[in-house]
Amino acid sequence: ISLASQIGDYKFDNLLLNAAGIRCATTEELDKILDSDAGGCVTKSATPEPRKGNESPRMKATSMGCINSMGLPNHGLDYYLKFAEANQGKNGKQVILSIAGLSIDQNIEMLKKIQASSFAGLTELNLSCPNIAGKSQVGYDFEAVRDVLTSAFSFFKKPLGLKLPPYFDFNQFDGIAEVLNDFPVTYINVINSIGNGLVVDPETESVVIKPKGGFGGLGGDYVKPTALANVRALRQRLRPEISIIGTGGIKSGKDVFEHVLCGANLVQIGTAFGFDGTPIFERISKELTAIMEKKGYKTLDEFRGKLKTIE
Ligand SMILES: CC(C)(C)CCc1c(C(=O)O)[nH]c(=O)[nH]c1=O
Repeated sequence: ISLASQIGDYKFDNLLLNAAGIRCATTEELDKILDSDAGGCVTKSATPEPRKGNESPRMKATSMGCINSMGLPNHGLDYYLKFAEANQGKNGKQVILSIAGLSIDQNIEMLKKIQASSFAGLTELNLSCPNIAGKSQVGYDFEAVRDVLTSAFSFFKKPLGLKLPPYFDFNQFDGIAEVLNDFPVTYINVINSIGNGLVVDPETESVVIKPKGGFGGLGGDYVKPTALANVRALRQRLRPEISIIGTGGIKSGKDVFEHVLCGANLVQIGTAFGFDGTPIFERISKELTAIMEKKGYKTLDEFRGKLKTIE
């Protein structure tokens, strides 16, 4: 039984990856992921310069997942680019370099630096980045997405993936797919956290994180149905050359099986990886292998995208 998968020219001997943002901000954390059963690692989304991020408490775990407003704390692009150049492709592991500029210009600036570098792996552009003041995040402004991709692909010739926010309406699925199908995007990664949720502690009668009056992105059990819907809806709408990474609500082999049924080529684990650490990759690999064994599947291709509807 094989858990191998591929995105563009990049082979992964295991479809499991960490999700950007959790336990992946330092080279020590990234080395631990590469030393685990994961097929590769994803770096914390980088900004051009190092950032301290928001004040704590900025993340809170709950019985159903987590809420965060980290504010992009990271060591800056040069730090992760150096790590990625040194580790991409070592021991057959892929390093995905995640970037999240605080403006469209910062994203272009970082892509230019990556294009000029010796990094030969996958770059993941986080489109939950802020837009011009008063407009929604780029991922929810389809014309802004078109503008960013037009600029990016005018000079960026390396493989590019896009981390997208969750969509909730068929017109949004259609709208984002219409833009993406016009560009040589290597993959999309759906979903990022469900934005601006609110967790309340009835004991203290207070919110649980400090930034943004307690509003923050949700991950974990809260988001799995939305994540599966976005994987499925975009698989149904995007050109087959555009691969899909499924992210959201994964904490077992069963959850991975569901993401692959909806069409995922690879999956990323965030919240649950935050709870369990790198042993999760071995545990989930074993759970998924057991499910495939029971069902008589030898490879992921045999059931990828084969979700049935009720006729
Ligand atoms: C929300 C942004 C700060 C613009 C990007 C970084 C990010 C963060 C973060 O660093 O707060 N948290 C998430 O759940 N998803 C993200 O993409």
